[in-house]
Amino acid sequence: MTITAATLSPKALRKLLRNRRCTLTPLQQKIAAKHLYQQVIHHPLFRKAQHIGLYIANDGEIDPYLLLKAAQRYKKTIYLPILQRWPKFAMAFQRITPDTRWTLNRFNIKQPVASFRHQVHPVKLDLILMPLVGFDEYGGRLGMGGGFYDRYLSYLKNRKRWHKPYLLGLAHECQKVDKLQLNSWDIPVHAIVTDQRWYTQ
Ligand SMILES: Nc1nc2c(c(=O)[nH]1)N(C=O)[C@@H](CNc1ccc(C(=O)N[C@@H](CCC(=O)O)C(=O)O)cc1)CN2
Ligand SMILES: Nc1ncnc2c1ncn2[C@@H]1O[C@H](COP(=O)(O)OP(=O)(O)OP(=O)(O)O)[C@@H](O)[C@H]1O
Repeated sequence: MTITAATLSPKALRKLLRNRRCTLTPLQQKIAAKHLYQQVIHHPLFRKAQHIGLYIANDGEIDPYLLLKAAQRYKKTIYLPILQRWPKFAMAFQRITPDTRWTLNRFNIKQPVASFRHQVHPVKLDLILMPLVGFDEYGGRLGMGGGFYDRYLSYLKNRKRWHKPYLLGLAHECQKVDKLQLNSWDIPVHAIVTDQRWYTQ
């Protein structure tokens, strides 16, 4: 059932949507990840992208692991988000290599051990596959509430036309709401793909 977002506070909405994705069974998650893969793998957006930002699934997020593996097979360069102790609210994307060592961030999400020389400005990326807590069909997105992606991508606010990176939100279909109320700092995505379909404007 599609949620009417305006009837809930942002906090309640986030809780409800996180709960929806967390209660999916392992089998439902596995099928969703496979359907997501099938929707994206042959798409020109993915095929043409050489530098791709991804994430390690957490908290019931739709899992892009199959896409990560495929991107490695196609010799694309993969970047993952990392949080550092300081500045506390900054996120960076760091290139992963066969030598990457791993650690956990403060939310217990696996991330590469920080290596400044492997970190890039977002404009270096062709495509970012972004985890969503909620979305609407107009590109509105709700994240975990840390504002990490919004800050990392805030430079896009000052652009008349977006070139890079292409922002593709990934979500389970059950995370769709009718319309999200956007804040001044929110960076919408260009498109969303779920286990069932694409939403492009
Ligand atoms: N897979 C994945 N990686 C990611 C993100 C993401 O959304 N998904 N992020 C995108 O931002 C960053 C992590 N952001 C996060 C923000 C809040 C919470 C979280 O669980 N908050 C708790 C409060 C915990 C606390 O304060 O100690 C909560 O809301 O219950 C987790 C991750 C970087 N890496
Ligand atoms: N560009 C920015 N500069 C400073 N603060 C920001 C910026 N973007 C967002 N914030 C702050 O981050 C906080 C969380 O924002 P919001 O609830 O929109 O997060 P979110 O979009 O759900 O999370 P995320 O961007 O990590 O996916 C807000 O309090 C906001 O003030």
